[in-house]
Amino acid sequence: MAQLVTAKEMQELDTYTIQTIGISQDVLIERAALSVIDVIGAGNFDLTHVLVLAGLGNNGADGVAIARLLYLQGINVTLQFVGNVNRAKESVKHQLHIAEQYGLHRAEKSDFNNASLIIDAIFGVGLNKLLPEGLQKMIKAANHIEKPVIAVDIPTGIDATTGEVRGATLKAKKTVTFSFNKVGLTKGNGKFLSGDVVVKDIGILAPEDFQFSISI
Ligand SMILES: NC(=O)C1=CN([C@@H]2O[C@H](COP(=O)(O)OP(=O)(O)OC[C@H]3O[C@@H](n4cnc5c(N)ncnc54)[C@H](O)[C@@H]3O)[C@@H](O)[C@H]2O)[C@@H](O)CC1
Ligand SMILES: [K+]
Repeated sequence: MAQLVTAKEMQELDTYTIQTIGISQDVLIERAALSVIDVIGAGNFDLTHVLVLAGLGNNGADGVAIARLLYLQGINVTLQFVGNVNRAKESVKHQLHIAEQYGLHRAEKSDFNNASLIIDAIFGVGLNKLLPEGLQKMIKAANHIEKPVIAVDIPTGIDATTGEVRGATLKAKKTVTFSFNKVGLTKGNGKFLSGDVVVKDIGILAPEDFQFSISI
């Protein structure tokens, strides 16, 4: 039996794993990034120029770690932040510091036209309102160009609980979702805009008495 989680349940499980089990957030981010690297490696993707779009929360932190790991494999990667990195969570700043020590710096500007593959790490399960208008426009333009996109955890713009589109969604060819599938990837627009969904375990654990709202 597989369990599906809502955004709130996933956040509870992340917190339980970090605070009670004691696995650090850095380890989870590294495992999340490595699982996406596995999927990229196993797929038939054109890696001529990978564009990683990173947001300001933990989904963005995963993206920065993915960009670093690709860069260290000798892949031509551009790391582009969506939003002002000065306002990013500490996890993102920390990942950026690490990436820079290895020689990967963020780009000031990027062009979808030059990308052979886009990694979407803008928003994950933390999305809780409509995407900012500027981002909606950017996403609509990116969808128009029809580059292959791998979504990190969930396509940006999809509500992890309902599957609704919050303004716009970067349409994915594949979604690598962490430890538990998300309800929002199985219904509504979320089901159609997330491409092939691959669940990769990164070590998130549920307490024995955890009440999942949905099991299939
Ligand atoms: N919690 C953890 O420690 C882990 C989280 N992971 C990743 O982190 C993601 C969740 O990270 P976060 O909870 O930081 O959230 P996100 O990175 O999804 O979003 C960032 C923050 O933006 C704000 N926000 C939400 N909707 C917005 C909107 N429409 N416009 C502007 N700001 C908005 C919220 O404060 C949210 O926390 C997961 O999807 C997964 O990819 C993984 O790295 C595993 C470990
Ligand atoms: K994402």
